[in-house]
Amino acid sequence: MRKVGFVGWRGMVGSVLMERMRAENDFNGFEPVFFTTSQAGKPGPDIGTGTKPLEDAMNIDKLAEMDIILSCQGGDYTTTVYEKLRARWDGYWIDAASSLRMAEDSIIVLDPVNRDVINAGLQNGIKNYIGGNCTVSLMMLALGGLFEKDLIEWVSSMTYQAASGAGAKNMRELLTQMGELETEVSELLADPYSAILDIDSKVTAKMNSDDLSKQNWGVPLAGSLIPWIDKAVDKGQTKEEWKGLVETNKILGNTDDNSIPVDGQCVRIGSMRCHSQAFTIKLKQDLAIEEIESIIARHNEWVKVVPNDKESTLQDLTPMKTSGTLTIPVGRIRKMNIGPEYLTAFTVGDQLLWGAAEPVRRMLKITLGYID
Ligand SMILES: NC(=O)C1=CN([C@@H]2O[C@H](COP(=O)(O)OP(=O)(O)OC[C@H]3O[C@@H](n4cnc5c(N)ncnc54)[C@H](OP(=O)(O)O)[C@@H]3O)[C@@H](O)[C@H]2O)C=CC1
Ligand SMILES: N[C@@H](CC(=O)OP(=O)(O)O)C(=O)O
Repeated sequence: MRKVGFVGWRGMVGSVLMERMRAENDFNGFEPVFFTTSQAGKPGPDIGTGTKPLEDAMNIDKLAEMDIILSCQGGDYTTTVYEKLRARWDGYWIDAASSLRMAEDSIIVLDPVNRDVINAGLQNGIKNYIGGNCTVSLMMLALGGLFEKDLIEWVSSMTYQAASGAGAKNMRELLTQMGELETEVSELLADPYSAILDIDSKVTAKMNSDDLSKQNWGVPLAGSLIPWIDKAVDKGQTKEEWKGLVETNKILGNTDDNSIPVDGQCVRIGSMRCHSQAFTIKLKQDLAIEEIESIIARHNEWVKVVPNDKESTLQDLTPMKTSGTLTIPVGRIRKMNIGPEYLTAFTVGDQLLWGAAEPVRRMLKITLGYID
């Protein structure tokens, strides 16, 4: 029976992966081995067959016994162990971290969009399968039909990214900030006759003071936003924005000759775990909106077209509605006044599910031969 090593299974992304694997009854047909960087020897998770002691995730000999390793532990871990392990190991490395994404001998996995690229990789002996950036994966699932039919000349994505993308501590701090701001003005809020401008100035003063919790964000996110994600790269872009172009085209298997331009601004907002994106799309041809909606809706079983009216949008096109689900709603679809080939749309997606855990969960099943 093949051995599958799980690293990072108790982190935030790893816990979502475990939840999904339990829900889908995935722990069958292979021997799971659970690793840790900090809890070796302590009891591992019970996946229905009792617990076993956790293995040391820095033990290259033990890792090398695995046929497949699935890591949600993060980029630093991958950078530390991967080369040492690969020097003597020929197994499959499936990873949610970005470190190996752009390596020549890796495939970025998003099987509803690039199953052909994955299949070619498996046939050609590629052993590294890496989950994509959350924003990119969620965009590609939303617009998969338009990409598949080669209808996109270029796309600009302006993002509204959730706190979870920065990690569990940042999610907690967002909520702490919200509570601290409310506490600051709770008496004024309780008085229906208090002046809103007094409330506003107290909140603004609190945000600008040193006693708002901001060790993780560095600045207030509650009541504000942060138009910068990750570090700076060239030409004024952030790394998160840079990933849009390079990862989209790698997922599609495009070369420099047929690469699709993708760019935009990535912004952190105060939602919990759903990233949203507003697209401006230059289509290669002028298609009717009904046809565009139908192409989008038919591409995969998770995408859902939301009618472009207020009630449907408020009901179905929000982080609140999408959180904890695999649904990828796409709405606000309309032609822009700029011209008949210019389309706009808005999408939301859970960045811990399709944005992180689900592509690697499915890749594990593909590797094991359980998804045709
Ligand atoms: N967050 C995101 O949106 C996305 C993250 N990723 C990738 O996944 C990686 C992991 O992210 P994320 O899951 O957010 O990281 P976490 O910080 O939640 O977990 C990472 C590791 O921290 C250790 N850890 C230490 N203390 C705790 C604790 N109290 N509870 C749980 N785990 C703890 C665990 O390892 P151990 O058992 O070894 O101590 C765990 O596997 C990222 O670095 C990134 O590369 C990819 C896509 C999206
Ligand atoms: N950078 C993403 C989360 C993430 O982990 O991305 P990546 O997998 O590309 O490092 C965000 O902040 O929302």
